[in-house]
Amino acid sequence: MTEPTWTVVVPLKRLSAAKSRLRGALPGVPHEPLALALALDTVSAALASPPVREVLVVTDDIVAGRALRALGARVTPDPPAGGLNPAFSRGASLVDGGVVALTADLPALRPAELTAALRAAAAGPPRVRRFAADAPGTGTVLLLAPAGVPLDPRFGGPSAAAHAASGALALADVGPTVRRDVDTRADLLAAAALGLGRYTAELFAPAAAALVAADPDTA
Ligand SMILES: Nc1nc2c(ncn2[C@@H]2O[C@H](COP(=O)(O)OP(=O)(O)OP(=O)(O)O)[C@@H](O)[C@H]2O)c(=O)[nH]1
Ligand SMILES: C=C(OP(=O)(O)O)C(=O)O
Repeated sequence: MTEPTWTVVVPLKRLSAAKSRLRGALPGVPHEPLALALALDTVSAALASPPVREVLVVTDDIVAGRALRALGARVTPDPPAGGLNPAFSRGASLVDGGVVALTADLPALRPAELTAALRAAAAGPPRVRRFAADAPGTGTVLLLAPAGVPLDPRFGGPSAAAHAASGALALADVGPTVRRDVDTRADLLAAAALGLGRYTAELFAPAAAALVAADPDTA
């Protein structure tokens, strides 16, 4: 039997507004390149996962769109009214086959861990949405809908509970690099401990020494 393949839909806010809780997290590093680096590492890892046939980024950001296209992603604009769940739904509406909604803030994501999660979903109950909670367990980093099943995204706030309440089943044993979303400086340090992708690492490495000097507890 051939393995199911997936289109990964990744929403990305305009870089000037994205990751506001992370603003100033790295001394001397401007915010927009950092927000873009998180997305570049997320998308690079997704593109390197064998069951992923395409990555579709939903963004209105011209600079990010250009950089993500250069990596090999397809890029489409936000729907006119904007918003996170509408962006996911818009992406999903452009896709034939199975859809994986993935947030753009997973800079430690390893292709092998994403692949394992996709294979676990494919081996589980058919025609059921599956989700992976973020590291704290309250949010969602990944929501998957097999071909023919509506994505029905409920991201935002305590979305793990919202996805479970909507009938999606939690994936068990999802790898730590899938679950490690980055909203704050503490999250970025936790992602660095797992191993950052090359785009975020390039910005993180020079700033790390200054960070540790400012707060030795982060070492
Ligand atoms: N295209 C698009 N993406 C969005 C929108 N809102 C959030 N996202 C993306 O959804 C993902 C998860 O959102 P959050 O983790 O809350 O990120 P964020 O909104 O950039 O971060 P904060 O400003 O700190 O809340 C990130 O990849 C965001 O860029 C939106 O209206 N449109
Ligand atoms: C939008 C979400 O992310 P965060 O909690 O990272 O803002 C979510 O988990 O549904």
